[in-house]
Amino acid sequence: MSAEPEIARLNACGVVPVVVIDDVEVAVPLAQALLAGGIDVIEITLRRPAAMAALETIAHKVPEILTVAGTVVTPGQVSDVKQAGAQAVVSPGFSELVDNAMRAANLPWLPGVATASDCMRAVAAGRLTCKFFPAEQAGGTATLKALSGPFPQMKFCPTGGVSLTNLGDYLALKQVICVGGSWLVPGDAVAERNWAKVTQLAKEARETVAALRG
Ligand SMILES: O=C(O)C(=O)C[C@H](O)[C@H](O)COP(=O)(O)O
Repeated sequence: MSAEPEIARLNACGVVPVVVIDDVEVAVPLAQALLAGGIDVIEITLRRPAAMAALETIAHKVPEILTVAGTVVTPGQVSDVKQAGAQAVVSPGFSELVDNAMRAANLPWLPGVATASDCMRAVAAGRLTCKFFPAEQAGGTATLKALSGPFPQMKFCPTGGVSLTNLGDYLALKQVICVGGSWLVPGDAVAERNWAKVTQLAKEARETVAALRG
């Protein structure tokens, strides 16, 4: 396991909600709904214009939750998310440019990998804990097990097509530290401000993780 405390928190939680925020107004109640369900980490994707403000708001107003910036694909975004208060960064892929920017920013980073070549580049850069993306589409647990043959030192956070129905298959693998997914925060629940639903999904996921880990 990585020595970074932020990665240890992702591992302890077991599930990382991947969140798309269109309206900064939902940021605080959404983060609080996750906390109420026992999830104390949140990955805010930079897919929408409101993402940076949402990240900043959660980092300042809900300090109990670990703020992770997602969809970071350019070096320029790294300094922006650091300034906004991100405590860790996730990317869908690996790039040397982003790797260098992450070193300069001194933030924990989970680059995305899906192939043996991706893993070689990540390992060469000393990035041993990676997002496995897109997990299901890239072959799921069978691919992950095959990658762990040549890369036994790597740990993964599978994301993409993961949900309550298959998270157990991933978490059963010793190389998996946590899984990520958008199923925890459905777009319609956010649109309806249905925070009870988000809390219920978070609770279900955490109970499943706890039962799997015994
Ligand atoms: O935005 C990013 O940074 C991504 O890399 C993609 C997300 O992690 C996946 O889209 C989540 O996958 P689902 O849980 O299947 O929705």
